[in-house]
Amino acid sequence: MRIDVVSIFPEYLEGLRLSLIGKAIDQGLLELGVHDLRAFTVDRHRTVDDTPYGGGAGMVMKAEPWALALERILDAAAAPGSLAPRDRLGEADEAAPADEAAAADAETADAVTAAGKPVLIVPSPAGPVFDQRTAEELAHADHLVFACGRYEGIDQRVLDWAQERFECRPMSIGDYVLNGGEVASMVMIEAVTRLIPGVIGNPESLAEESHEDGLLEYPIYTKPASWRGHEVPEVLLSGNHQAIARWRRDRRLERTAEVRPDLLARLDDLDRGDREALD
Ligand SMILES: N#Cc1c(-c2ccc3ccn(Cc4ccc(CN5CCCC5)cc4)c3c2)n[nH]c1N
Repeated sequence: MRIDVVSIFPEYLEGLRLSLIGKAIDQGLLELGVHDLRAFTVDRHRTVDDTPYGGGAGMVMKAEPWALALERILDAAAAPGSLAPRDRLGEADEAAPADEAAAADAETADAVTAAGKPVLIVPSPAGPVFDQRTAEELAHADHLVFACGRYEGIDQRVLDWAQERFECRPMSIGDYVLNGGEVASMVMIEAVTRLIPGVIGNPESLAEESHEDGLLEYPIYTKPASWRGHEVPEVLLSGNHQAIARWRRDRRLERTAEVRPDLLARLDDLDRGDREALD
């Protein structure tokens, strides 16, 4: 999978370089390009925003820099690749505009497959809420492009223009308001990329996670068995795998019923044992 992120704060995305995602990049499981939107501005002041038509508070991100940035990413995606994929985190804000655009061209060209339109994800408080199902769907994409807005958002005509060139997906990460799309993009990138085979060391650990099958996860414990008067549940020390599996399933049902009854309502495959655990 290839991921490109466009932002006026490319350094925000540095965190993606750490831990498992950084390792996946080093292993070639993932290519990541981060691009400074200001490198695609067309004036000496590198202007990315202006006042909203119709009045109102705040500023709106201008369309042209976004179109130029997205066109570069698209053109590079369509061109035959030659250079090895490189993670360019942290370089975006150092390159001069011409170098940055050309670098985006060359860097993005190298790995993006021709198959399928890139998916353009536009974080927005007005988007449908991103969830594990969305993460699983996006994990199958060849190329994800994240457009990180700031101010009051991006001129709507960018999304209208992008419709023919991308599969456009406005997306919210929850019912609260952030200051921009960078944190939301990192949340979605982490949730998606951890599902790519090989990124998480032990794929079994994906099996019983919260939301994987509609239930929250069970409580977890590690040594010591007795800690400050708090004991590990006996069943987990029993070695009885069937009893442990039942206990864990029961705890997942109880926790989901208590914390997220809305999720439980969606489940239609509860068996008799499940219903007994909930009574
Ligand atoms: N994902 C996600 C998000 C975001 C998010 C994502 C991207 C951007 C780009 C800019 N902002 C800030 C902002 C601030 C106020 C408003 C409302 N205004 C009223 C009149 C016109 C807009 C719109 C955006 C963003 C916020 N917030 N919460 C989520 N779950």
